[in-house]
Amino acid sequence: MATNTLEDSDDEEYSETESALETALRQLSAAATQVNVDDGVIERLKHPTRVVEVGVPLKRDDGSVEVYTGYRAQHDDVRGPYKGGLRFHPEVTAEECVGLSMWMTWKCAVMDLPFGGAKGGVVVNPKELTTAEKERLTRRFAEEIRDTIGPKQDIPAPDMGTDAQTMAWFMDAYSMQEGETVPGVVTGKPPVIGGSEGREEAPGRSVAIVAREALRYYGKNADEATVAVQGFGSVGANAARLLDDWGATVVAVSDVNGAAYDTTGLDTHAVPSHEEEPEAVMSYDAPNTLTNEEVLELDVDVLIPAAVGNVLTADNADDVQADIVVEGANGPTTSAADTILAERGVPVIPDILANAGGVTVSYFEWLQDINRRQWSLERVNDELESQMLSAWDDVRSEVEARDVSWRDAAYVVALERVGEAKETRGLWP
Ligand SMILES: NC(=O)C1=CN([C@@H]2O[C@H](COP(=O)(O)OP(=O)(O)OC[C@H]3O[C@@H](n4cnc5c(N)ncnc54)[C@H](OP(=O)(O)O)[C@@H]3O)[C@@H](O)[C@H]2O)C=CC1
Ligand SMILES: O=C(O)CCC(=O)C(=O)O
Repeated sequence: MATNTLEDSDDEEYSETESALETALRQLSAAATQVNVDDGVIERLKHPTRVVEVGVPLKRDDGSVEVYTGYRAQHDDVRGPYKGGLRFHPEVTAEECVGLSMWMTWKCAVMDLPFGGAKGGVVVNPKELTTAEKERLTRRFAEEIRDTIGPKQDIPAPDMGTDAQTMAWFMDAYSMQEGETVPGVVTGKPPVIGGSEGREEAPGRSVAIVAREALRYYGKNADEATVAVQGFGSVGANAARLLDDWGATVVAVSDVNGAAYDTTGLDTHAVPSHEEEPEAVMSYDAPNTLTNEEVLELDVDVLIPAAVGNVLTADNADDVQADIVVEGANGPTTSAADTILAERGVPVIPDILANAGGVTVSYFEWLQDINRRQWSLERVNDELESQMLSAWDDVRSEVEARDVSWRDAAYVVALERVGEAKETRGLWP
């Protein structure tokens, strides 16, 4: 695996095939110049603690056997157990998991959660598996990474291609071998087995909250705003529907096949989300359709890329007409696009703040699990709202004090917290 160092990736020439790790390292490099954190700490943070690679055999329903590759990357745990999602996606790589695990470290620190950063996944297209095959694959993956995870060590959660049911199988497989029910080993489970109310909607809810605050900061109310959303899954659908509920005009939403588009506003609750029916956005009776590329170039107040990474690049950043970009997906903006958008004065509210509602409610779920308590949806949403507003204020203060981008400001908040924890605990011999 290529674990790039900062030196490998901070040259001026940006590659438009930039990996999540390269993007994460460039962002760390930019933020490191803004903070008073020991060089040794910064050097340590360029590298993950460990990356576990496993083979995951699966007996298909037809009796044949396939072996998939799975990963768990753990970046840093100075502030608490490793935390981050599991992807089932054909493009998962070790390098991508490392980059995504770094973002989890910063995300948890921006939110001031007592967690570090991890990410994992299996290189598989879940749409090609039956439900029974997905269950066997999940159980075997849980078994293969059993020694790496645990409720005080590393706590997985859903991400692209995985959901609450995946977490239920994972928790059951882990618990069976432990000889006791261990709900705190994963978050994002169904509430009936220790999941938190509101976890499924939480990353989209935080994207909507942050979009509302960003609009307000730049002088507009949510109910006056037009919005376009790429991706209509856990993040995109929940963000679009909440903004719609708050009076925004959501003109376009997309899935992998393209977008439903209506300049007068879509009824977002009537558009099937990925969870309700994958690849069904185009079944909504909209007056117009768009390609995924066209969605990114719509003249709207807020653009929310909430599907895959690297969709805003040097090739299309000049064509982005939105007034504000709020990152729902992890890493949707390449470094080159970030620079172009900054030069054009388009604020980009970063993933590590905007979609952090997911891991924040995961933290609430973990607290509920270890205390054997169940919070009401109202309590979850109230605490999420106040935690998001507090993080928003921390980041906004840095934007104003340092005259830096929203991304650099979020990194400053995160890096100072991680750096202080490392220096206080003592670095290493
Ligand atoms: N789930 C979570 O808790 C969190 C997720 N994230 C990040 O948000 C992003 C989306 O995750 P999540 O919502 O969970 O994923 P889901 O699997 O729930 O949904 C993904 C959505 O994106 C669509 N999509 C997939 N590929 C493309 C593509 N190439 N172009 C356009 N649309 C596409 C899917 O369409 P289709 O239905 O056709 O497959 C689906 O609508 C990821 O970057 C993830 O890491 C961030 C924070 C928390
Ligand atoms: O809820 C979690 O633990 C992590 C969610 C996640 O993977 C993410 O925020 O990218």
